[in-house]
Amino acid sequence: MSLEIKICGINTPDALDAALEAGADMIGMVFFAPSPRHVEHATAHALAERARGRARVVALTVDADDSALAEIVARVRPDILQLHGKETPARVAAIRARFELPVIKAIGIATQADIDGLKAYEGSADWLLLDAKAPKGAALPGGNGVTFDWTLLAGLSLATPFMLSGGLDPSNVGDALSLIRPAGVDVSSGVERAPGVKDPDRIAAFVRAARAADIEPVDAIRNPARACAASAPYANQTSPAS
Ligand SMILES: O=C(O)c1ccccc1NCC(=O)[C@H](O)[C@H](O)COP(=O)(O)O
Repeated sequence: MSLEIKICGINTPDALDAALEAGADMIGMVFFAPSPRHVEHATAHALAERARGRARVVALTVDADDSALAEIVARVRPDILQLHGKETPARVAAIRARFELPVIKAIGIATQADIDGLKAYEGSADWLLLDAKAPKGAALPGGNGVTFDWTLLAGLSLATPFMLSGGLDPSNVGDALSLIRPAGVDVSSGVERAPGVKDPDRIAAFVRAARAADIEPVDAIRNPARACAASAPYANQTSPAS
């Protein structure tokens, strides 16, 4: 299975077109009012329709309640929900069951204890998104453009596919992929020219760099789920749950 590339924080047709033309597999839209990338439902609907069939549409929320999620699902028809708050494994499972959509659960990683905590989400999320923890005082729980210590992922063995995120950009995604074998990579700040403003050239450069580095590395920290990804939930583009 080839690497999944997700461009997050898409909020304009130009940004969307840049991601699609670059060959992104997933585009993420942020439903979180304090974010400079926040999209209103009407905008998100139009962007999702433009993306439909070309990339999977991911709706990112932060500790959203069922009614907020229901409105997003009804109006935007995302392919995938990304949960970027403090959702517990039980809450992730409940959302997945209620909305009958695949779920990406984002987890902030800073210490081995965070790695140990990942197992609790296996079976409730379809994907884990391993992200940096937000810096102290940050206004946003994600999308801060900071990396974490990737060596913490050494020896990580999960049955659930994981994506790597946090501070990736065109210059470091190759290094990340030479060290780690995630099922996917996710970027937002690293392909922007200002917070909330995507840069088409950086999007293209990121996708190019990630695809170029997506080779079998000799000393890889393997993601076992990726090795058997043909039978994993996202084995094909059009039907993420199949
Ligand atoms: O992007 C936001 O504004 C945001 C707001 C609230 C929660 C999460 C948010 N973004 C998450 C992402 O864009 C990515 O999934 C990921 O964390 C990568 O972000 P970055 O470090 O900026 O590349």
